[in-house]
Amino acid sequence: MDTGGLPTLTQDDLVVRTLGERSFPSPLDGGLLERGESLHYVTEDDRVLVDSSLSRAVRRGVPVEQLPSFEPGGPRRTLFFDPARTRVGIVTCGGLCPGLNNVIRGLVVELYEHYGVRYVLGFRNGYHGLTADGEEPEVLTPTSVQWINSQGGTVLGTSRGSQDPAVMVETLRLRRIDVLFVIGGDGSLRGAQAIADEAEARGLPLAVVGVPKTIDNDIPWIDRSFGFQTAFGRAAESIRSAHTEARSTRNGVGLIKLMGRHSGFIACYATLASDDADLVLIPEVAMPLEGERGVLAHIERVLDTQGHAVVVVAEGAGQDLFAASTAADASGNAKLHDIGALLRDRVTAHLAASGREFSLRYVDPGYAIRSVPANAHDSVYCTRLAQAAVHAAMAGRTSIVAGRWHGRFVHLPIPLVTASRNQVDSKGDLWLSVLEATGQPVFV
Ligand SMILES: Nc1ncnc2c1ncn2[C@@H]1O[C@H](COP(=O)(O)OP(=O)(O)O)[C@@H](O)[C@H]1O
Ligand SMILES: O=P(O)(O)OC[C@H]1O[C@](O)(COP(=O)(O)O)[C@@H](O)[C@@H]1O
Ligand SMILES: [Mg+2]
Repeated sequence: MDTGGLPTLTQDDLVVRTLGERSFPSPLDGGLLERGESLHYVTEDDRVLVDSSLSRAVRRGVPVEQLPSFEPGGPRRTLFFDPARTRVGIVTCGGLCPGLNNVIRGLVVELYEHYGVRYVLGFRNGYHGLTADGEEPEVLTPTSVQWINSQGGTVLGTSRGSQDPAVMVETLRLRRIDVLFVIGGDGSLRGAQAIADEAEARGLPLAVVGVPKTIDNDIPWIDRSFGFQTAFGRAAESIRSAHTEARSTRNGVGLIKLMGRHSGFIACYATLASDDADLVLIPEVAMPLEGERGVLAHIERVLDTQGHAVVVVAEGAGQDLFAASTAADASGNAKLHDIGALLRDRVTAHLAASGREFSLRYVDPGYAIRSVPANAHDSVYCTRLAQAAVHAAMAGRTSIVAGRWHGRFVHLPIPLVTASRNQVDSKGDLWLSVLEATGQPVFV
């Protein structure tokens, strides 16, 4: 079927794996199980449509009941696991992101206080903690996690680097873990899928449920990832400071490098939040340095008209300006060339050659941004994602992540969210807003 450029999705892509029949009554209070239909909620046997516009739905060309749709999140009346006997593990993997501790706390509190689960282990240092060499896991209780949401980072530690799914499943089997929560990004979720597949192959009824973590906001099929709002808020402060520095000196140039390996969302949102930048460079849009419509000429023009300039660059931008490389980190993620340093050097050389007096300040606040505690909005979101993840796991859902789509909590199959990447659309309204806010040339 020609869907006119829409991602082709069938209901098969959206089927949620379940461990089997549910036979245990949920101990949740009746009030919590009384779910009604409202603007933000749907009943358990309803579905959440993938498409958010009429024209997209029409382009699918299928009867409405066959439109692609997600299973809704939320508590179920009957459970696959008997809470009193359920043993749970939690692991955080990959790069830091604001809100990791809020999710850990949310999982533990929901499991203990609402389901009556009494055994929760925190595996240490990412997937390494699931190997025979891993540090001893930590027993987590509502008391032990009571204050962790006020701290950035993850109390469990994290890591990159590959581990054998067979070894990890063996660790889980020996510890008699029934449910594993993985708080991680695309790499961690591929690992989670490998664990779920290995458990299924061995006939182990293990529920593997992810809470999608990405400071870059690059996981698809979720409205926004947790920690992202905190991150771009903090990044906006850095832009503001750089702006203050720049406009305090003659021909001051502030150059701020922000995270964003393949997706420039932090750069775009921080720019819009601060409204201070004159030029934003992201991985999704190629940027010529030279020429009338190039980066260097634009900076010169801004200095001529304004007396100072602020440039924001996402770390994944302009990689084509370097020699091709296959270098990768321990998890297999591409190691990036330092576009911030390249820009700093090229802008310095260009302005020096023009004979003008100038002062360029280069800041790279990346690690200072991703290690902060979650703001109020993200704290709420983390708690609610954690609650949705617990509801899904206790009902026997596996190989899924808990996400929010069109404002509703849903269950997303892991293969779906790892099959593609969320990126800034160079023809979309976000990038258009950035162009409007900065007045920069439209790079082709
Ligand atoms: N394709 C994969 N299959 C299994 N495990 C993976 C895969 N990619 C990454 N991992 C593991 O997931 C963990 C986190 O991955 P990483 O890419 O560093 O972070 P993130 O989850 O934030 O993307 C690492 O231990 C890594 O080895
Ligand atoms: O220096 P590290 O720890 O490898 O992390 C840097 C990378 O982490 C990121 O924040 C993304 O990390 P994840 O894939 O773990 O979410 C990138 O923007 C950045 O390139
Ligand atoms: Mg990743």
